[in-house]
Amino acid sequence: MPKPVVAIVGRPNVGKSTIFNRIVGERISIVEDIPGVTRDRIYSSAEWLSKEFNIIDTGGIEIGDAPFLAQIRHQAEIAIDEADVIVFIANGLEGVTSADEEVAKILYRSEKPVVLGINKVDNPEMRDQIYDFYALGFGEPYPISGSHGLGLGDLLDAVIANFPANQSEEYDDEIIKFSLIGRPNVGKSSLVNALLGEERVIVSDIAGTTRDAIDTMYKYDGREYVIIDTAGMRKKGKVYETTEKYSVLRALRAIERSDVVLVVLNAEEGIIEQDKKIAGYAHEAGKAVVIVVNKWDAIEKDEKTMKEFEEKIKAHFLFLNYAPIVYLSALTKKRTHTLIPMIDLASENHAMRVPTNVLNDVIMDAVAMNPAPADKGVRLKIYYVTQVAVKPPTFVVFVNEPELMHFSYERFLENRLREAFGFEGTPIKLIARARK
Ligand SMILES: Nc1nc2c(ncn2[C@@H]2O[C@H](COP(=O)(O)OP(=O)(O)OP(=O)(O)O)[C@@H](O)[C@H]2O)c(=O)[nH]1
Ligand SMILES: Nc1nc2c(ncn2[C@@H]2O[C@H](COP(=O)(O)OP(=O)(O)OP(=O)(O)O)[C@@H](O)[C@H]2O)c(=O)[nH]1
Repeated sequence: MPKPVVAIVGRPNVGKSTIFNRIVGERISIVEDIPGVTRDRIYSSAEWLSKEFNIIDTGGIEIGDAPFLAQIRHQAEIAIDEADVIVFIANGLEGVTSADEEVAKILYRSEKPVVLGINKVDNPEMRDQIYDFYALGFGEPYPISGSHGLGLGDLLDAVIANFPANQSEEYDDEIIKFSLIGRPNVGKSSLVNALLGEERVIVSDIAGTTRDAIDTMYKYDGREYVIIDTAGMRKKGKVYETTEKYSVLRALRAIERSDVVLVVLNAEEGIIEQDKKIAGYAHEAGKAVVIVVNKWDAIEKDEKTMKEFEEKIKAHFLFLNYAPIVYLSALTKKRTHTLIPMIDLASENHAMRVPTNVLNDVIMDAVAMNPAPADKGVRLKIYYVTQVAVKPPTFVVFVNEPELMHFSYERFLENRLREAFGFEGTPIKLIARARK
C-alpha cells in the first residue's frame, strides 16, 4: 500500500523543521551511524494513531540563488506536486504577513487539502491571536508550538482525516520492483532504455499518492518487473527539478517503493562523494542493492581494471559490502543481460526466511568457535535467535545483557550468517534483546 505523503510549507523561520522533527520523532534507521553519510532531514517516514505516512520538509529544499519570494513559491509548488496533504505553517507571534499570503495564493490553485498550523503559540493565552489567520482562507487554524510539542495531535488528526480514501495495492507481491539511482549523467535513462530494448513497454500512471511517478512494466524471461519512477529520472521542466535536494527527494521516494535499488556509477568518472551519499540512502532504507558500473565501454581496460575498480568500490562503500557489482555498458549493451539475474538474486535474498533450527545451529556454532568477549567481568550470553522479518531479513538475538552486544561481535555474527546463508545483495539486521 503506498503511504500518503504530507508536505510542510511556509515562509522561512516559522518553525517548519522544528515541527518536522517533532512529527518524525527519533526514527532510528537500520544503521545508525554510517561514516560519511550525511542525512538530509527533509524526508522521513512518520506515524500518527498507527497511520503511517511520509513527510517532507520543503523548507530544506533551497532553490539555488532564487530570490526570497521565488524560493517559497517553489517550495509550495513542490508540496503541491509531491504531497497528498499540505501542512501550511505560519507564525502566531507575527500575524499574517505578505509572504504567508504569497504561499496561500499558490496553494489555492491546487486541489490538495491544506491544514493550517499556527506555530509558536507557546501558551494558551496566545490562542486568541490565531483568529486573524482565518483570513488566509484554509478554514480553522490549528494553534501549535513546535518547540513545546503542543497542539500537534489536533493538527495531525486533521491531516489524517484528509488522507485519500481507499488507495489500491500498488503491485502484486511476486512482481520485483526496482529503481535506478545515481547522480546526473551516469546513464540511468540509457540503461532503462537498453533493458527495455524492443520489449513492449507498458507505462502505468499510478493513481493515488504517487503522483507524478511513472512506472514501467517490464517482462524478462517470463517474469514481471516494475521499474519505479522512470519519469522522475527524465523529467526536468520546472525550476526546482534541477536542484540537488529535489533529486534526492525523488530518489528517496523511488527507493522506498522498490525492492531492489540499482546504484549506478560512471566508470569514466570514478566514484565521488555524491555517489557515496546516494548509495547510503539505499542502504539506510534496508533495500536490496546492486551496484552497476556503467560506461564500461568508455575506459581503457586490461585484465586488472575490473579488480581495481572493485577494490575502489569496496573502499568507498564499506557499508555496502553485501552488494554485488555489475560492469556494463548501456550504450553498447555489453553485459546488460547480466543485470536482471543479479536483481533476481538480490531480491530473493532480501525476502529470504531461514528456518529457526538451522539459524540457531549456525549461531551456536559461531558462539562456540568465538565466544563473546567479557566486559567488566560479565560475558554476553546468547540464548536463542529468531528471524522476525524479511525485506530485509531481521533477526532478534535473545541475550542476557543487550548492552554487551558490541558492534564488532555483531559484525562477526552477521558475517557467519552471510557465510551460511548467502544474503548476497541484501542488508541484514540483528537486534539484541534481553530474554524475559
Ligand atoms: N517560541 C517558539 N519558537 C519556535 C517554535 N518552533 C520553532 N521555533 C523557533 O523558530 C526558529 C525557526 O525554526 P525552524 O524550525 O528552523 O524554522 P523553519 O521554518 O524550518 O525555517 P527555514 O528552514 O528557514 O524554512 C528557531 O529559532 C526555533 O527555535 C515554537 O513553537 N515556539
Ligand atoms: N560511453 C557511454 N556513454 C553512455 C553510456 N550510458 C549512457 N551514456 C551517455 O551518458 C550520457 C548521460 O546518459 P543518461 O542516460 O541521460 O544519464 P542519466 O543518469 O539518466 O542522467 P540524468 O537524467 O541527468 O539523471 C548520455 O550522453 C549517454 O549517451 C555507456 O554505457 N557508455
